[in-house]
Amino acid sequence: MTVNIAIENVQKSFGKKIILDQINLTINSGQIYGLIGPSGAGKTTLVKMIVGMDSPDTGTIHVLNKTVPNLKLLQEIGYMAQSDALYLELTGMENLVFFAALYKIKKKEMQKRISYVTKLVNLDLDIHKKVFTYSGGMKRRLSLSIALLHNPKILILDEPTVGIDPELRLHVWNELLRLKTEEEKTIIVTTHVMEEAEKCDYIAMVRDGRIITRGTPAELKSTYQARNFDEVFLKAGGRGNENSGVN
Ligand SMILES: Nc1ncnc2c1ncn2[C@@H]1O[C@H](COP(=O)(O)OP(=O)(O)OP(=O)(O)O)[C@@H](O)[C@H]1O
Repeated sequence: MTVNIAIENVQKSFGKKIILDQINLTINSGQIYGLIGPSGAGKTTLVKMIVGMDSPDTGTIHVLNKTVPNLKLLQEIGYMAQSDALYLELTGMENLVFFAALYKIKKKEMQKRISYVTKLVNLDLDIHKKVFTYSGGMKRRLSLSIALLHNPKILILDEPTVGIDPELRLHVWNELLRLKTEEEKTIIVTTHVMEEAEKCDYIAMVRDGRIITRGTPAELKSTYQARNFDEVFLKAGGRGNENSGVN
């Protein structure tokens, strides 16, 4: 296992408000890392910095031993943003072909990848429809398929299962687990669905721009004598407990 993402002393403010406060994280290859926390905690801000779409005020981020931002990393990272960045007037297929060209995927490989990702997210029957006719969940699924299209080493998924029905959510999670185990992908998932935390190898719980605790799901439950992650979060977030993670 190698370190794929190293975040050191990252600090970020918007105006006078501190959004991220002294964040330190190490994420290894072949790991699903969950960033869990309530709305406004700073999860999206942090993942945008890992992708290189925003920069910290202080601190550094390294991905695959390269300092972010670095154009070469674009090929290595698949990013699914919270708001879908799709061309609504194009069909799902046309969107995929557009992004495949952007990633310089060769034609033969492109057909294979498109077939794999559309089946994975169960969009194969609707792929020739224009995206403006898609439901919210279908757009999320198309965004997820685009993030996976170029077979990146690192997947960064910001709330990937919002608006996706339970059956497909399970299917997507099973595939993420397969990608990590069989292909040693490094996967970061943000969520405020506490039950999804269980599927992660490692979790950092974020509140008000700070990591209030971190550890494996089992470590966290046992440290806080909690039955579920809502309880872990509440106990870890109690006054005086900040940054007292199990690791
Ligand atoms: N460009 C910006 N300018 C000013 N404030 C911002 C900007 N982007 C984010 N914020 C603020 O930073 C805080 C953290 O936002 P962020 O989107 O990172 O949270 P989050 O944990 O991802 O929340 P959610 O789960 O709702 O997506 C919020 O208070 C938000 O209003």
